[in-house]
Amino acid sequence: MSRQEIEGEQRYVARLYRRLDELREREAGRLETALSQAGTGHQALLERDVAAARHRAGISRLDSAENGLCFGRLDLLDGGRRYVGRLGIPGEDADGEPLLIDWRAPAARPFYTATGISPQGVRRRRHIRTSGRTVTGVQDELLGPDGGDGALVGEAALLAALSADRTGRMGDIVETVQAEQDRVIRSPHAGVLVVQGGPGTGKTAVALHRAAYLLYTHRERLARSVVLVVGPSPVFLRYVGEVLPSLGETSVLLSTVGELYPGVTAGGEEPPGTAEVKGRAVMAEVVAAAVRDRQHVPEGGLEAVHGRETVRLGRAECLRALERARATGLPHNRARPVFVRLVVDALARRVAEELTESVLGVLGDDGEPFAEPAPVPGEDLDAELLGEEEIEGIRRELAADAGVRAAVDAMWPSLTPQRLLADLYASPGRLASAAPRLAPAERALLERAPGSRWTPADVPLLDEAAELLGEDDRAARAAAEAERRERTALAQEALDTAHGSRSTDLEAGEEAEMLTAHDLLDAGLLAERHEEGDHRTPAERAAADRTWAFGHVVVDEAQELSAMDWRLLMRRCPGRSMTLVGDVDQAGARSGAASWGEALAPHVGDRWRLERLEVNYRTPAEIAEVAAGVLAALGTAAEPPRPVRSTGVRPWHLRVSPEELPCRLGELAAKEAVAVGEGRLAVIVPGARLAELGRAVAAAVPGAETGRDVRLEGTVAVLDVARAKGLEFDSVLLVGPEEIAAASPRGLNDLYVALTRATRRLGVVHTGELPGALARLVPYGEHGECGGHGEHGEHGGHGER
Ligand SMILES: Nc1ncnc2c1ncn2[C@@H]1O[C@H](COP(=O)(O)OP(=O)(O)OP(=O)(O)O)[C@@H](O)[C@H]1O
Repeated sequence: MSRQEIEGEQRYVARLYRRLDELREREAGRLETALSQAGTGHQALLERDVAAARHRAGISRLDSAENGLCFGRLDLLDGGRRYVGRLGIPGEDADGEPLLIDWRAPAARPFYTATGISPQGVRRRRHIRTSGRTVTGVQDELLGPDGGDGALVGEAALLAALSADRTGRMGDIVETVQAEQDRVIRSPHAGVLVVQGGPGTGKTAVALHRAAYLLYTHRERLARSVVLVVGPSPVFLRYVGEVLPSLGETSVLLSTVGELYPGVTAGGEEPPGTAEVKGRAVMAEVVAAAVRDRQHVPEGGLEAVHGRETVRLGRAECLRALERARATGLPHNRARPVFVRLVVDALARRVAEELTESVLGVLGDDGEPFAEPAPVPGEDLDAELLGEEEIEGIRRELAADAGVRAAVDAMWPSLTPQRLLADLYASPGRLASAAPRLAPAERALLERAPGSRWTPADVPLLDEAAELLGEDDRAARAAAEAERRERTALAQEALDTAHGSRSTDLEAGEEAEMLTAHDLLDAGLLAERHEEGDHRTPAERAAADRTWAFGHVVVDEAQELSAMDWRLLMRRCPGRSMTLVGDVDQAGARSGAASWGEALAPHVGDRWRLERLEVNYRTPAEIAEVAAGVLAALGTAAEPPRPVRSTGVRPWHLRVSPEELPCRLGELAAKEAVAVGEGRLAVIVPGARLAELGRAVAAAVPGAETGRDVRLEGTVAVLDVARAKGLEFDSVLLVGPEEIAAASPRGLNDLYVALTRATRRLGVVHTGELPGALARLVPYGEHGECGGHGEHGEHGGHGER
């Protein structure tokens, strides 16, 4: 590329940065002015908050675009030209063309999808490389009749991105999104979209970019209702955690399913078999039965000491009250007052009746009332002696009586989800009653001492219980609703004032992208945030609220979810606007999905749409070939995804004796750590040997991370397959493939996951026979260290397979 071309782009890019600085300064000035506004009272504070929130969001969006602000240019057949970048920048002239188009805007789409066959009005696509604010290179693709019809868009830029050292944190891919990925990213917001793709097909990257796209396109709705992104583990969430902020998006909550029950930290561990039973759909019935079992009338009915008397209510009457309370259809804790009221009423009438009988002396010689039909609670049997007022007095007395309360509690206790589950797990008798459809051995897996730590598989059960138990919060809710209405009215006034007086000079042109208060906030949100002392962001509020309805839910590694996890997530997304990405062939959890149809049928029937990703961006051809052997052994019909490059380095295997394994592994890890240079190495080991082999590696490679809470901050991490899920590393040393494959019914799937984490190098260390599925590995020493670290060059070419 000529020097002149680069200088030309440098001038344009410099102009963009000048404009960016101006916009930033202007926003900062406006923020300062807004914050210095004197004024007291609710209205003034609201106005100030609206303005400050708008300017802060504007500044943070501008800041996030600092690196790689502009990365592309489209030269159009009609002579027009568009620059594409991380956000839209309006021109200096309010009515003129935008200087930069947001990658998510419709006008930027041909940058990702135009081809020689379908040029979409584009003559040339240019990738602009920058370092800081300096242009370091440009690459052109000519479209139209004379070229540019490769299957990959911007192939050189893509391969450079794929071959770069990994950093331990996933980066965004806005510069090199491929056409098949763009289709998924821009798929309509409504409904359930499933994205199936093999390892390394960019599912995670696509899911996160789709979240950013939806936030851009439906800003008003989603900034308030928040997008939930669910991942398989905390280490995975850390790995992907910078992608959305780097795209300027913060109205997002990243969480594992195990973190979705506010107030519960599910840090406990349990055998996979226990987690599997807890994840089964039948557990919804078990929890429901456990709740019903707590609504219980003893054989003798109710008997309580009231003052110096013993009061009694027959079992039949208690049961009638119980059935009537159940018939309300209210959750347990909210139906409880109905039950209490019915029982106390019946009891009061019984007491009144006995009082009347004793006063009138209508008792027979044997001390029993005459054999008349038994009084029916609720009917007017309160003898003439006692009026309604006196009976109400008795009712109040009984209701306040500790003995009566204890007796009623025993029949219909007020329960928290935690108490319900802890009591259930602690009692084989309760388990037998609530879970007759589980085999005794399966029920035994659920038994647990009270006070044990909650595990991730408990969370959907707690959530299920919370739904069935409910809270008796009627009074609090009515008061909160009245208050909310008042706040919303005030906030709407404030927003209208702010919107009416906003500056329009940043909004020139179709692509103008500066946020206004109305983009960011609506009256409801502002009113909520204005509650006394509550200045949390929508994402923070969502994290603290079990009943939050998210505007869109993205689930990564969705094949891992159990039937009970799905129930929880569907509750969090009543609008069923969801993106579910995963690969059924990578399902390792025993309770994971065997097929998408099976997982989704109970919730959306067949109302979901499927997209497939078929290109493998992560693993080079040499490693992909080995993984394909394992996929074939899995016996699935799935085709392995097609790799886009090769490295010339063959994956190897080395057999060592069990005794020498720790020591040899340390040596090999130290050697690989050198080979990856600035990149990252994962040592993936069988779960049962994580601690032992983690120590061995840490002894040989100082700073190697291991244990339960790996942060991926150093060069080397020792992980089991569950923790490696979704991650990637320049090099992977896989230990004990035979043990991993044999460890669970989904062991081969785990092996497939482990093999596909590497972007460049793979070595397998084993102590037993090498599984047949790995026959394509070459013996250690014959793997061709050509180039060692940095051997990125040659690529297989997308079309060659
Ligand atoms: N268009 C692209 N441009 C640049 N890099 C890409 C592109 N698509 C994917 N990648 C990179 O390929 C790697 C694999 O992507 P990702 O982790 O999203 O795959 P995945 O399908 O989620 O894999 P797995 O199922 O194995 O977890 C990542 O480093 C990602 O950044």
